[in-house]
Amino acid sequence: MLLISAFFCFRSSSFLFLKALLFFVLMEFGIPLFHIFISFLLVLLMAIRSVRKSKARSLTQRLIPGPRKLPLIGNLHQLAGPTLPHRTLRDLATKHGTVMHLQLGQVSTVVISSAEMAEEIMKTHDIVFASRPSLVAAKIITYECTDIVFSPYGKYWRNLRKICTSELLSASRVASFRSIREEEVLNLVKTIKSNDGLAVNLSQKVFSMTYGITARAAFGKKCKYQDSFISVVAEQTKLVSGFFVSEFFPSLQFLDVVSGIKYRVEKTRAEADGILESIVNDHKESRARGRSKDDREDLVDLLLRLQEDDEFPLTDNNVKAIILDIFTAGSETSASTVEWALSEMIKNPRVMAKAQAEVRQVFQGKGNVDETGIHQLQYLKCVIKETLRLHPILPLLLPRECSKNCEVNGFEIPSKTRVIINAWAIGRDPNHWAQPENFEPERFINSSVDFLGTNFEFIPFGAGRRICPGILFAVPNLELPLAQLLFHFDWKLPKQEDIDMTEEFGLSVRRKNDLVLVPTPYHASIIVS
Ligand code: HEM
Repeated sequence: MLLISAFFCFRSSSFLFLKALLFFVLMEFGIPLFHIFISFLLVLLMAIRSVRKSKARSLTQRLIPGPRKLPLIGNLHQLAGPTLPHRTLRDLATKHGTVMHLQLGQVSTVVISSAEMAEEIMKTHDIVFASRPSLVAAKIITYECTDIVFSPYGKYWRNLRKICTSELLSASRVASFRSIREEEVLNLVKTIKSNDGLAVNLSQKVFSMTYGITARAAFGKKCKYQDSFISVVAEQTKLVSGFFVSEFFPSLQFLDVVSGIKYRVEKTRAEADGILESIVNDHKESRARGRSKDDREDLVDLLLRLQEDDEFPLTDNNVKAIILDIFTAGSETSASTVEWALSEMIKNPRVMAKAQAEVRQVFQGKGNVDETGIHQLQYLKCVIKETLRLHPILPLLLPRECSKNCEVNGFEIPSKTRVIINAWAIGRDPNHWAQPENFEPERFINSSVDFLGTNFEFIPFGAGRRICPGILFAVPNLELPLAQLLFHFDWKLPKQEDIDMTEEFGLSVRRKNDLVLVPTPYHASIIVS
């Protein structure tokens, strides 16, 4: 009897199991027949519930097509190969459909791979899919998901987005950071010039520049520990994209401890925490000293003021989580996009020559690029769009979670299902793009297709309520460095070889190997090192 109870209770709540167990014990100790009858009924009821539930589950899975599942691991083995997930998922979707069900261990997942279905999720049913699943590593790193990226949909998340937008990411705030951008990009140009035409590791230099811009705009000054912070964040990114058993088998969390991965994430969290703490403390001290009226209140000051005024409940850890978000989301994404744009132009010299001719023609008289004339660089804007189409930095966007059962285009998606949108596959869909694998910025000339979240065939920044709030901040961080690098230098590879375009999967997809190029200064450049 105990075994039967246990068997049927396995999938239902442990509370009911205890009840069944209790009846069993009563029975064993000579309790009246009435109780035996009740116990039997209880077990029967639970058995029916369990069978119904699993029937409902398999009905959904049958409705949404997907590859065959293996016992226990489901489709995990299909993602385990050397091919990067966005590519594997596109190949699977080609066979199984643009709405595809995968069972990743214990996690029921739906993968969306067409513009039409993405619109269903991020526009028609956006509110149902506006939350994020709680991921183990993200929870540790982002102080229990109290940042913007991973916080669940709701009032706290809405307030954070509002604060960051008004203080940092709005058009007027972004315009006010113009001198910071121009200075940091000019420093980049000067460092490259001082290298006397030797090969330059552009990946490192561009990363350092975007970190500099973000730190100065958001936190008032560059972070003292910028280099160690960059390496901690890089390590965190690697770990988050690594294999956490409990991400797919929530009931086996202890294996993260046994494998040591939890310890490694906690260690990097502690390292990052030390740096974030010092940023917060520096701001607290300067607030306590009193600021001069010329001092600009930056994002951290604003968050601390809100904390003091009790306007909006924020702990120090919440403030740290937001700083971390802005630092990583704000810098890594822009730097990677600049890297990919340069790589594509090296691979396609025709495009490089055309973009270079444009920028040199517009800024010829000035001998340097500033932001006043940058709106005239129409071809460069197309180069950036084409780069984001072929290399969306978050090819699978960020995962969403279905908050209640929802019918999408005839498919029933149950509550708690994880939803992944393959923006990379959508950007290469031959139904929307001619010769989708080719790098052809011209496709965007005279086209109204933009990345602002209304053209679902082109969603490198996502769409809907969870769309990237940093688009306005990001665009000048792409345009100005690219324009300056194209204006002041001609570029080539150190050796006569094909450019390596291998991708590395992390939180974002960047080049696997650093981009190293040889610069030749342009004669009309007026910048001296
Ligand atoms: C080329 C640059 C960038 C790209 C390609 C990019 C892309 C994205 C994408 C795809 C998402 C997920 C959207 C979704 O789930 O639908 C996202 C979210 C986010 N991005 Fe960006 N991003 C960039 C730059 C920035 C910058 C500069 C900032 C801030 C300074 C930023 C802050 C954020 C934040 C806070 C979120 C989370 C939004 C939320 O969950 O509500 N991003 N970004």
